[in-house]
Amino acid sequence: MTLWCGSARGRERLRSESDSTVYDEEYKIVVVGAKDVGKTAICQVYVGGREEENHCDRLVIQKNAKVRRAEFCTWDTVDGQTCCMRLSELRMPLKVSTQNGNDDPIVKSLTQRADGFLLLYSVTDTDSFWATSGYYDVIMELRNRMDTPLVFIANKTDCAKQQVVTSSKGRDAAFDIGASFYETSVRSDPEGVKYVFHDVIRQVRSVRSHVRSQEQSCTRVRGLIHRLSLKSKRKRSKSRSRQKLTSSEQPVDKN
Ligand SMILES: Nc1nc2c(ncn2[C@@H]2O[C@H](COP(=O)(O)OP(=O)(O)OP(=O)(O)O)[C@@H](O)[C@H]2O)c(=O)[nH]1
Repeated sequence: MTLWCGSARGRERLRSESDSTVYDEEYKIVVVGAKDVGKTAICQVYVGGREEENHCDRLVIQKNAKVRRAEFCTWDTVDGQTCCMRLSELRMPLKVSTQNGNDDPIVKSLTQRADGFLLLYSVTDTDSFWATSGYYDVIMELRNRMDTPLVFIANKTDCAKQQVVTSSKGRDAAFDIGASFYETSVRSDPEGVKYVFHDVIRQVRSVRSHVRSQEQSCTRVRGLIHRLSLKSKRKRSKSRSRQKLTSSEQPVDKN
């Protein structure tokens, strides 16, 4: 069930360098799709570019009949910021239920804690295309939030002769779920692969900056409320001490 590929040196580095001084931000990206659509391949191509530069590590953690999960870690620079990318590949069942394994704690926690998703299908496999809507439903059901960064990818465009899913179908489906859409070939277009990962990172950044600005305005409002309550407290205590003073200054009626 558990497989390992990757050097012990890499593992050590992963542990020792997992601190925020090495990178600006961490991104947990989950790659979802049906069997054979190219989930492993897309991660490998993206991570592979970094391999020679000693900046990657690769793990396959869990592989069983219900869930297939692989993990990759790499560093990248997007728009001048260094990021630590934690990629997980997931072949999850199509419905949330105890029978089909979507109650699996790993699927649940990976889906809920992910920063963004790549939703993959193969243009040569209609079933893999239809499966994406099921995966999308599972993601939404498990996360229950609409601001999920999502990139919809039509893979294997190099197999033009076997193509059965048209571009317009893919584009429409991406539009319906509010995702950005790319047609690519992991085999022949490594630059395109890089681009889709950069797109999801930018989406995550935009969600994070929105959350940060909301938090800042909440903090400002909280600060304002705090200052106002302090002011009114001071006012109350001043008027109380004034009352005390006036009552002590009043002449005592001896009769
Ligand atoms: N022609 C072509 N083949 C591809 C492309 N991407 C992946 N493949 C091939 O498709 C097969 C499946 O790729 P994987 O990356 O293992 O697919 P997967 O989605 O991880 O599959 P599972 O782990 O079984 O779910 C492999 O033989 C790949 O070499 C592509 O862009 N073009």
